[in-house]
Amino acid sequence: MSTPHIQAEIGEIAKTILMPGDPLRAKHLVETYLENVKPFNSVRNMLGYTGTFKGKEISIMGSGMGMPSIGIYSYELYSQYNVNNIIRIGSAGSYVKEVKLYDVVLADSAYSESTYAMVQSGYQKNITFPSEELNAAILKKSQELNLNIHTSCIHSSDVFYMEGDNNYKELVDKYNCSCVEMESFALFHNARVLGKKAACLLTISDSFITHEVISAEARQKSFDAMMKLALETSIEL
Ligand SMILES: O=P(O)(O)O[C@H]1O[C@H](CO)[C@@H](O)[C@H]1O
Ligand SMILES: O=c1cc[nH]c(=O)[nH]1
Repeated sequence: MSTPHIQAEIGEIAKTILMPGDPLRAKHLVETYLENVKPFNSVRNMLGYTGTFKGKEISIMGSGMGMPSIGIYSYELYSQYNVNNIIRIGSAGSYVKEVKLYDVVLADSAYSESTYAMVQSGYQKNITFPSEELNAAILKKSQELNLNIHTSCIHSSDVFYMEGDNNYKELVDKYNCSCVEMESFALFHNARVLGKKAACLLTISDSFITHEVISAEARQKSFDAMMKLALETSIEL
């Protein structure tokens, strides 16, 4: 069996899958952390692999950038491949001074101007939520690992390059958004409509406050803390 976007057979994808936006980050993470690796997707180069971490089967696959892309992959993974848990592991731009480069943020909600959820199933609100169970497991594991993470609402934006530098301030004031990325609103929505679980961990790659930016290479390779947290949580799900 296959879908228009994923060539895997049923059973080749684990119940828990970690999804960075970038398929090359998926490849790098698999090579760095997993054993017994088997590729399951290369359609459109959206690389996906299943392997083991400390003996437990985990999959890692790119989601692409933006809500239409993660909307397709997460829907197919949940509905066609019996995936139960998707943890997005992404990069984000910080909107507040307390959230600094390389800090890790756990989303407790995702605000968006996107019409994704309304078009998908008539959902009228502009905030979607991750699984409370997954978030509790991630927070517990962060404490065990002695890793300080921020927990907050995040902004899921459809637009990376925006005219006007200060639009983000309203989102900080109104919704307490600490940072911006481009996928979680849709991921959380799909999980809810399909009765599955989703969470989102982000590493800060740039700051709207200080205008610091990490390189594309660092973005691909240097998200160790977030990755360890995601993997150590995944083996307990
Ligand atoms: O690093 P990833 O996971 O791709 O996440 C962020 O980076 C991309 C934009 O550069 C968007 O996908 C955004 O959500
Ligand atoms: O979506 C994103 C991701 C990282 N940095 C941003 O400014 N936006």
